[in-house]
Amino acid sequence: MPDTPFAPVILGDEPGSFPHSVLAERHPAIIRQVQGALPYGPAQHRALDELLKNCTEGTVEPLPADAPDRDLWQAWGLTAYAGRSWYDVPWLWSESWFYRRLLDAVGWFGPGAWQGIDPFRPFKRAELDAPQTDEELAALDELRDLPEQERARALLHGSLWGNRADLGFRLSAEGAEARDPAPALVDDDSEALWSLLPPAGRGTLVLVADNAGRELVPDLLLIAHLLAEGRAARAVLHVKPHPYYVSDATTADVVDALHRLRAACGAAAEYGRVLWSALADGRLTVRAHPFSCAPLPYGDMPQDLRAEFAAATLTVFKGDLNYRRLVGDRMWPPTTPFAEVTGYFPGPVAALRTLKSDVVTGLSAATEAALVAAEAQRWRTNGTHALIQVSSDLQVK
Ligand SMILES: O=P(O)(O)OC[C@H]1O[C@](O)(CO)[C@@H](O)[C@@H]1O
Repeated sequence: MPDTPFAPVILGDEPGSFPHSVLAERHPAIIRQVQGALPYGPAQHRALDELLKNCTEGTVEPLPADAPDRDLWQAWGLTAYAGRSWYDVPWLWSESWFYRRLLDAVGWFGPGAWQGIDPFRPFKRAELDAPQTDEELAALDELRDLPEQERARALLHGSLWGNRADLGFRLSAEGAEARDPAPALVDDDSEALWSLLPPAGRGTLVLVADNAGRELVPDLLLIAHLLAEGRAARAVLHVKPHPYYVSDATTADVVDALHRLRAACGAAAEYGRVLWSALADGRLTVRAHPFSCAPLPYGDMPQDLRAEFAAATLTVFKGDLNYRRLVGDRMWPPTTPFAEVTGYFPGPVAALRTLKSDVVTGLSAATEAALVAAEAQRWRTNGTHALIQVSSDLQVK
């Protein structure tokens, strides 16, 4: 990437900045919410209280020798960052470390009765069971008679805007959802995306999922449509191997979402059947690669994952966190070309993301200027703008 400008890695060390507020305010709020959501015992409460103190005032501590993922974390930067303030290491790293430590505190890694109990499950379930989910599923019936292209477009936008508000936002920013959404796409490469997934295509779609619940459901609907209409012969859904960033989807969340679809009526149930049978015959597979929860950009991905992405017709990254990891969690000038920062990626790649952090690339100078004129820098983080970006040789702009 010879022409790519230098862009500093984002840290959380600047009071008043968005990353600082996540470390100093959002993480403590998440701990308190988790403490109230499950009937934890005294040891778990103590461990969570200690984590609250450590993550706001303390330093990164080494993992015990018997931690199951100690070697991974050492390789992912723990050796270098142990002993440093959470605010002075890359923000992406600090956030990941927070969720790793939170799982420890509630007994996720076991042994013991709480092993494998997702501390965020009550929030994810509440969202999946909410009446809004029923409304969204019922609305699918209205798509039935539309031409395929229009249905495909509607489902793509459902998946895109499903990322608008994740549970981490809602747990710590009451009222954020009430803000008027400005449903403006700041970049739209959807034509390029569709050219990679033509009708009667024989390709493999990889979708790297983000949140469970009301984001995962539309992601699954999009996959069902692409398989049923022959725009993809196979699909692979990457989820997280353990609970992460409050709402990120795990295999258990995929199972919950599929049950929700199967229990629905009308078109939603039909999509559910398509997915169920695609899983049964291997056209759809679910993957939970350890790197999906790594505190690193995808530029550092391991060889096996690189080979998997290289073999795909298109890899779609959903959501803000995946975007940060795809382009690198850096303060890029917003006009830095998306294709340039994803030049390392081994195949065609797309991002479907609502903007919820400072990182952004691929904007035109005019779009950036219009956003700044209307909102100063708030458009970067308030979750009311979205983008569809694609990098491939076939790109049509
Ligand atoms: O669910 P998403 O779209 O990945 O968004 C999660 C987002 O939450 C934050 O980490 C802040 O906690 C964002 O900056 C982050 O990228």
